[in-house]
Amino acid sequence: MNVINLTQIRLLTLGSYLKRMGRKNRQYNKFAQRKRDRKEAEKNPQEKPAADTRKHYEDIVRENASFEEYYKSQKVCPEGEWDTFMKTLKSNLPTAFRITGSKSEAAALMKLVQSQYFSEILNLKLHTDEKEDGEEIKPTNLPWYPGGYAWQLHLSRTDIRRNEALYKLHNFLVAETAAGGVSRQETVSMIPPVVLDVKPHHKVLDMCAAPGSKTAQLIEFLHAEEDKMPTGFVMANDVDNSRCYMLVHQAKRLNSPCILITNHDSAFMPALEVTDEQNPGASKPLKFDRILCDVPCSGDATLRKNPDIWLKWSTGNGNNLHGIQYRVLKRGCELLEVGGRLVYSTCSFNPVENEAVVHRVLQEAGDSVKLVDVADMLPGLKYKPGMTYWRPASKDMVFYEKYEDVPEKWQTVVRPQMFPPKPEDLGKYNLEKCIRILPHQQDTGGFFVAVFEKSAPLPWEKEEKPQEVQKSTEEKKEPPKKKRRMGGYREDPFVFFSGDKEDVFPSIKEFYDLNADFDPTCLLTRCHVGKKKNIYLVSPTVKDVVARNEGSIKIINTGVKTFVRCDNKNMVCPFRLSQEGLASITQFIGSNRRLRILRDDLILVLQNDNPSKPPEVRLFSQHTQELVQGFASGSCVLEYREEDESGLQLTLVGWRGVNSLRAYTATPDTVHYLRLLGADYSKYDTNKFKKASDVPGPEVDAETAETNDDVTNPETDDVTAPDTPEASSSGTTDNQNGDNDVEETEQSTG
Ligand SMILES: C[S@@+](CC[C@H](N)C(=O)[O-])C[C@H]1O[C@@H](n2cnc3c(N)ncnc32)[C@H](O)[C@@H]1O
Repeated sequence: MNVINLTQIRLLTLGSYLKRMGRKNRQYNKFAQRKRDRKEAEKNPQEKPAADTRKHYEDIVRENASFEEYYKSQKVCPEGEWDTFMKTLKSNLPTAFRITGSKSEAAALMKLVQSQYFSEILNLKLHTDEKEDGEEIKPTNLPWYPGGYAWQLHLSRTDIRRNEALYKLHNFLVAETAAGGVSRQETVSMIPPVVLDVKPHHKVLDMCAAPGSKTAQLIEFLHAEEDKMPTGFVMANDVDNSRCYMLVHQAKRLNSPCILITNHDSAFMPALEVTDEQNPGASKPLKFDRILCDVPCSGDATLRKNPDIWLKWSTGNGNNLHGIQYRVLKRGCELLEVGGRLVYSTCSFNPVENEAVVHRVLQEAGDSVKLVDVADMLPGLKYKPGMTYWRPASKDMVFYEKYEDVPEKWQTVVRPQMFPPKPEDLGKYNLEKCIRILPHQQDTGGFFVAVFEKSAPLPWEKEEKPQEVQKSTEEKKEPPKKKRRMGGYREDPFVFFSGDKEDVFPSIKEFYDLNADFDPTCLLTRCHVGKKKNIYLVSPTVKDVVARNEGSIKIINTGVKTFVRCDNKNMVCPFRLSQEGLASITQFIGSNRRLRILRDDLILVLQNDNPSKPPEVRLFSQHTQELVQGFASGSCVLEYREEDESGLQLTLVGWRGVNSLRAYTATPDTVHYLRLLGADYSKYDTNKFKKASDVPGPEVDAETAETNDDVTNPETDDVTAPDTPEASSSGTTDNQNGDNDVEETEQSTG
């Protein structure tokens, strides 16, 4: 239920209010929507289907004779396991999720999951279409996932959504997904980032990244050393402009200043440059240490989640995709640094999309790239080795041993490069080092993974001529040339601060007591002229990539929102902190703007859900009352450290009012923090199976909590120059650039 009261309407921008109303009143064309959903699902079969399509999925007959004939003939599964393989493929997919976030928060959440939500499931007897009464639904910890943070539940998404007994678990998954504490992701889809072995100093390229579940993992691994800004970065790319905004959304949840989202056909990913550390005045070609090539595919290994594939499966699908899969992988190998690692993956069983693509690239690359065995990185995972023999087939289901047998009319579809290596060459390629996961092996979807390492430049890679790519320092100082239009929407520019002298920086530096280590040239805005609204932060490495390549790559988004304009007359600096960027800037903020408060005080600010009545200072502990005495009003950092062995550390954006103190967090974050603190959050944890009239407290449930994005005034107790959305939101120029840069995502709940 999305209830908007009058105060809230006053505080919403007119634009966002109209957008809200428009959304509700817009004519809903069911058929057009279904078509759009189908198109989207085809682009990435790993994603969950849209609600409308799901209903229709239940009626699908899960059979396809050609599918069975093709894969039986290819021997993708041992004969003795075939019936179990097919039976599993026809059943719904179990839910899996990972616990994410900072180490101390993840550990606390993990404890809660095990002690509360899983213990509930253990004593449960579920009646579902597929499970017989009393069947075990015990959660499984995925033994190969680093830190033990990933779980598989023997329950489908529908089981969890439809069973009242599981409403708390469902609310937990929905709310924590919104808060970034949990990532719901299919088990097998978690594998490629794990075997890519990303470290904080790596330059990482995700070539086909949207919607970004694997990108999220890559970013998490990049930030493994929590207190340090990674020196590496993740460039997440997708050819589909609209899907790039899914990446923006994903990146926003992770609050990383080390991510860059680009929009290119990765088969033609442009060559980029970075500063040469050996010679800082010059540039050198950018090569990546880690590359993920999670290519578009037929998706037939996702049949459990996308049953409509049963209706349209044909050998043609795989044959048609082989070419683009090969081109993307080949370009990936070119962009890979010598000594670097690349992971190629698909959610298809088809050897034409898998081993044939791998074999084609290995053949061309000679000894410069090789497959590696990563069994030691996946303890406990059951899988089959890569195939060394297969027979490509034409759409009419005729199988061919060799290209010479292919009739002329099929020769443009069944290509010579799709055939397996000759038996005498098998030792050159080691295709058995590829990983094939079949659904019945551990009740998952199917998947294919191949891990490459590059030991030398590819035979066709030219020797780099440094003088061709070097730029003189003089050239670097020239104003940026007008940006070339790269197709799709035109993105707003990335305008970096010139340094200490940037007009708004001195007041920010002074108010937040920023220390000398902070580099203001890593701050940027998205407009050349006009009042700066939102200020973003990127890491020095990302700044270098953007500054050196802005004219040659289409950057959709970068930077984490760190300061937001907030013209409040009680605050001398016109910018408040943003929760999104807090983790990146907090180490530079001085003690003048930090308040280390006690657990009960933090709970008090978080439990306050009336923006016009923030908790008054007199209600806090003596400790906190003393701290805030003489503490200038305005934006600040609220810190909490658990004294026990858990070491839980929470850092939130707060607001010191003239007579009050509050947190300045979005609703899902508020619920997340209350949950971690073991405090009461029951008003956000309603049972949707109960009639609204039976439920006490505010009309908020976890489903709506994630979209409850109203803006409130941080300083209503002072009733002065309010921080109206007009004053603090992104306005016009900052808002068309894909950062969905709406102020509404942060809400004062304290
Ligand atoms: C299998 S999905 C990727 C899933 C993603 N890695 C994840 O884990 O969420 C394939 C993606 O490749 C994109 N794509 C297709 N052809 C591409 C190309 N030539 N260059 C870059 N991206 C491409 C599609 O738009 C789609 O988003």
